[in-house]
Amino acid sequence: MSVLEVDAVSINFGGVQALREVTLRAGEWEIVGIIGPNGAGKTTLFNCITGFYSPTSGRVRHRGRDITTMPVHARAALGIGRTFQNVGLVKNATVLENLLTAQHLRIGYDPVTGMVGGPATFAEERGLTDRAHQLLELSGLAGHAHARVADLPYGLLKRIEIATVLATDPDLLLLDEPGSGLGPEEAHSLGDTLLGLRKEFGLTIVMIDHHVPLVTRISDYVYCLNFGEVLAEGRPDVVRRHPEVVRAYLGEEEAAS
Ligand SMILES: Nc1ncnc2c1ncn2[C@@H]1O[C@H](COP(=O)(O)OP(=O)(O)OP(=O)(O)O)[C@@H](O)[C@H]1O
Repeated sequence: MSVLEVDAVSINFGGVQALREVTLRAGEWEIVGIIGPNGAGKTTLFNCITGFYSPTSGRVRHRGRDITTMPVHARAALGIGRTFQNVGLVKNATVLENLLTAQHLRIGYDPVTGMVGGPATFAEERGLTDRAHQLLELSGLAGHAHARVADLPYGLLKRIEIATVLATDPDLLLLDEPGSGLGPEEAHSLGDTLLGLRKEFGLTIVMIDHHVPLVTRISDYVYCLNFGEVLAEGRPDVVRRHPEVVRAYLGEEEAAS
């Protein structure tokens, strides 16, 4: 069974058809890449999967369950975690505080119990802090726990955002341009981290990115969107060399490489 199934999803905004009959699958433990030019509908697709937008037609399913009309928070509770294109972190807090906040949102922390501070709460806090440190380690952020987010370079912010989403225990991780703004070496290292996280947590990852070497290296399967439609899909090397994809998106030099 697919972890994620997008079935013929379409959505219109006024006169703009942002998605037209888009069908996509992501299986257990798969990394699925989504590429496509600006305005192709990639972020809109994530918004339909996470519930920020309601498709005009088509269905979205998570592990076979129809979630097309389910509210955002209920989808998150099912295990659908998402990062945003513009990093969504509390900039004045430390990296660790950001992770702990994300964990508290997950466990529905009771503020009264928190204030009284009984032994169970201390034990729970200790457990959460240990887990936050483990997530930082696995996300390549060891040594940055107590740094203020605002003081860190952009390349690390994407990793912190991924770690905060992991703190909510997702089984499906949707990443919106994790490689944006990264140089080739940083993108390579992010790819290694994502492969490691998939293995550690048994995650399914769907990743939008313009960084084609990153997408083709770590994805099991790639979709290329163009003008709201699936232009091509398949294994990364096949999609990268697909003539329509090259024409619409990658440039002639990609075809020659
Ligand atoms: N809320 C909205 N209202 C009106 N139009 C929208 C809305 N959201 C998206 N669109 C339109 O839908 C189309 C697809 O946009 P989308 O942001 O999904 O593209 P994208 O592939 O993610 O682009 P980029 O790579 O630049 O992030 C664009 O024409 C955009 O203007």
